[in-house]
Order: sequence, then structure tokens, then C-alpha cells
Amino acid sequence: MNLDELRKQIDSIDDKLLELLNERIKIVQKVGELKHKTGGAIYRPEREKAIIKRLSEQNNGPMTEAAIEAIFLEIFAVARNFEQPQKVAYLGPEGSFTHQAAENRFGAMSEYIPLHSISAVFKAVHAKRAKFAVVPIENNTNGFVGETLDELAKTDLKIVAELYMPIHHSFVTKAQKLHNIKRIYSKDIAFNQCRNFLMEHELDAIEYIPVESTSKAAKLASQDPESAAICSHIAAKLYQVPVMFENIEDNHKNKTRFIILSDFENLQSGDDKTSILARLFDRPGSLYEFLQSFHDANVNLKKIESRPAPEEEGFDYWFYIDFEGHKDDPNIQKLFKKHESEIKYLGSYVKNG
Ligand SMILES: C=C(O[C@@H]1C=C(C(=O)O)C=C[C@H]1O)C(=O)O
Repeated sequence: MNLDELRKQIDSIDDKLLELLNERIKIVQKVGELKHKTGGAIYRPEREKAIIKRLSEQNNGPMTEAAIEAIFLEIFAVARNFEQPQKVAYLGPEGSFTHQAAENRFGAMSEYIPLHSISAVFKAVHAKRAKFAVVPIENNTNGFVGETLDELAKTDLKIVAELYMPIHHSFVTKAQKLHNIKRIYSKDIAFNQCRNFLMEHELDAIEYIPVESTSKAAKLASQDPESAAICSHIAAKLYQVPVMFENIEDNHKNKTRFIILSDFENLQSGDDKTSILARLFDRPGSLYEFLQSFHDANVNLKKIESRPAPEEEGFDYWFYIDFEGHKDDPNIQKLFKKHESEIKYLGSYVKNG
């Protein structure tokens, strides 16, 4: 078959796909009307997860599970906007890794509000200027993000989803040759994460200019042809600076975990994670006794991080804890009842890593 014939076949499949997508959206709109009457949440990650799982199980290829997920996450994100326009606040600026994480879940059609600090992102959702907040919570090289933990201690918003994103850095420049570059813009952390690359390319002797974000670095590099930036792919695209080298980070397993918060709670998906803050008395054995209850309830702990409670008197600590299961699981309900006065519930959400 020749190219024209093959393309004709593609066109006719696209016609059918479009018709089916329109039919799907019409039904989604009816779901939206029902939710509007009952006050139900528009974003239902546990339902989306179930759809992807069902499709992946019956899939005969050549589409992979990752391909199914990529396409359907965008379909869901578009669909939600037909139930109600979706506004998403995230830690900016535009082109940041958090922006990438937000677009992964909320797609091309949602409205995005970049904000300059994590606390501003929380505030925007409290003030109902946005429905969702997207912020980083931890990175496998740099640890927990303190400002996010502090905001979690104060907020009534709930974590409704998590996602892990590989953090890749690109070396971008308008210069034609490496030896024409006189300075490099980036964020402190990013310079650190790319040390080997900088040394190997003999770029360790030129000027490094740290700026507050990697996307600002890309912007500066777009205005200065004798410079380069270390930034994300999305920032390079945004400011139209050519990529000279990709994936220049020392640790290719560099990953950041992001959380999405909103003003509703998820139902059980069967494969959930729950996050809490536990405020424990400053006395011997209090953490041990608290964790013993998790063991007794057969709950698998995933993470624990201590944090001084800033507004409390004395030396009380908050412990941020992630564990497997959902708030409505009977064993976890029992555990919550037993430790009611010590626990601040932060949310149950589909486990993603
Ligand atoms: C249509 C719904 O609303 C949203 C859109 C979905 C979809 O496009 O299938 C799935 C879950 C929700 O995030 C629903 O809740 O079923």
C-alpha cells in the first residue's frame, strides 16, 4: 500500500475516533450535571485509575500501558473541563517542573495559575481562586520540601493525588559552539545536580549565575546568545532556546514527588495511600507506641519524616507519615479512632509509587 492509501485509512479511523470522543463527552456532561445536583467532585482519580487498569488488562497491543495512560489521561483532563472549567494553581513560574507535573494531570485545556511560593498556591485554593493546588513534596536527592510540610500542618485541603516525575535537565543555548558560551544561568540545585556534565565539558571554569528558577534561566539564555541555561525541556520550548544536550543530570534516577490538593475527599480505589501528620508528646516511647498501633493494625508504613512544630510551645514534633490503605478501610478507621487527638488527616489517594 502506498503513502496516500495508508493516510486515507488513518483519516477514516480519525473520523470514527472523533465521533466516539464526542459521544463520550456528551455522556461525561451528563455525569457533570448529576454531580452538580449532588455536589459530587468532578475529578475522580480512583475512577480514572480503574478505567486505565481495565483497558490495560484487555489490551492486545501494539499500544503499551504507558501509551494507553498518556492518551487517556489527556482524554479525562479534557472531559473534566466539559463538566466544569478546571483551574489549577501551581508553584511557578511557567515552565517549572511543577508546571510539567500539573499539565500531566490537568492536560492542555485547564486554566493554570503560576504562583511564586508554595504558601501562595495553598492560599489560592483556600480563597477559591483555583480548585487544585500542585506543589512538590519530596525529591530523592534533596529530601522533603519543608515549606510544603509546614503548609500541610495548617491547611484543611486534602491531598487528592500524587505523582512522581523524573527530573531531567537540558543544556540549552543560542550559541553555535560550546566555546562561545561565557556564562550559565540556572538554579543552585540544578548546578549541583549536573556537576559531572559541567566538568566533563570543561564548563567548570566559566561564570555560573544562580537565579530563582530554571525557567527564569531559560528566559535569560533566550536574551543572551553568549550564555547557556540548565533547565527543563518545557522551559526551553517555552522560551525557544535550542537544546544542545539532554539529560545532563548526574543521577538519571532523579525524581520529584508532587501532590495535588483540593477541597474534597477521594473514595477508595483498592490501591490507596494515606498521609497524616501525627503530633506526639515529647516523652520516651511515644513514637514507638504510636507506630506499634500501625503494626497491630497490619498497616504498611511507606514514609516517615519528623518536623518541629513551629507554633507550639515546648519541643513537640510533628511526624509526617505515609502508609498504604484508605481512611475508610476498617483497620485504618480503628487506628484513627484510637489516636484521634494526635492525628491530622491529610488525605487518601491512589497510590502511584
Ligand atoms: C466522567 C466522570 O468525571 C471525570 C472524568 C472521567 C472520564 O472522563 O471518564 C472520569 C472520572 C472523573 O475524573 C466520572 O466521574 O465518571
